[in-house]
Amino acid sequence: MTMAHHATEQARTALADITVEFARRRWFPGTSGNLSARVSAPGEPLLLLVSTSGRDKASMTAADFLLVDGSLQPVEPGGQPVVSPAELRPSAETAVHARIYEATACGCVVHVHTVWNNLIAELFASQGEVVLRDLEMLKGLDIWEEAAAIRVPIVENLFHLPTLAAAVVARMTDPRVPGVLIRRHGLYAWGANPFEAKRHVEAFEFMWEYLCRWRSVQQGSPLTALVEAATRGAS
Ligand SMILES: CSC[C@@H](O)[C@@H](O)C(=O)COP(=O)(O)O
Ligand SMILES: [Zn+2]
Repeated sequence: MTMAHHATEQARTALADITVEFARRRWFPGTSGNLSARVSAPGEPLLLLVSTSGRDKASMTAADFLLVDGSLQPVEPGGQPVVSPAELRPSAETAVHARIYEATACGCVVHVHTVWNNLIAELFASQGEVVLRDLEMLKGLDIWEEAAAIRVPIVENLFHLPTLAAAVVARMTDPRVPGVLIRRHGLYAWGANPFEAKRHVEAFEFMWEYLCRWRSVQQGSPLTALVEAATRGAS
């Protein structure tokens, strides 16, 4: 086994592990979401491992990731084109992944549809970004400065995926921010490798949920009423 083949097999296993774990957390509902890892070195022609399209993520395995080249077509490990059976199409959103790799030196991209990332994008849609500050969990994004604040872009969802991909990278102006929200759709997050990309998704999702719940508590929503009722019951 060559070094490159070994690295590709390791990436397959890492992606499959994240897929099953995030599916268990219901972060890939209704076959949504997709994942990829770059298996070519930055600067070399793009070669990605990407999840197959339309699959139930809970039952995906390492075999459910396809090698694709920079033209987003499936290729054999040697680089030759393959004719994929219909059930083995690369993710419909491979174009978004490819553009993120072109714009960064990252090694892994993960896309999840969650209720919290949809809610936070909707809440801040008019500002076009969510500001994250004063949260310890920013360190989960490798933001270590004291009193750090970052702006996570929100882009509108677009049906035409190459246009969506261009809109995503156009908003990736701060290299410290490893993610972009797509309104009424989901989150794209990335990292140097699968471990880091997973940590970034987890940190973002924690902060989305916290901010939504905090706003709800502050505004005296039914959630607050439930908390008050529970507190009264306990006393
Ligand atoms: C509920 S499926 C949503 C899809 O259209 C898409 O947004 C998605 O995230 C998954 O697409 P896929 O082609 O399976 O990678
Ligand atoms: Zn999606």
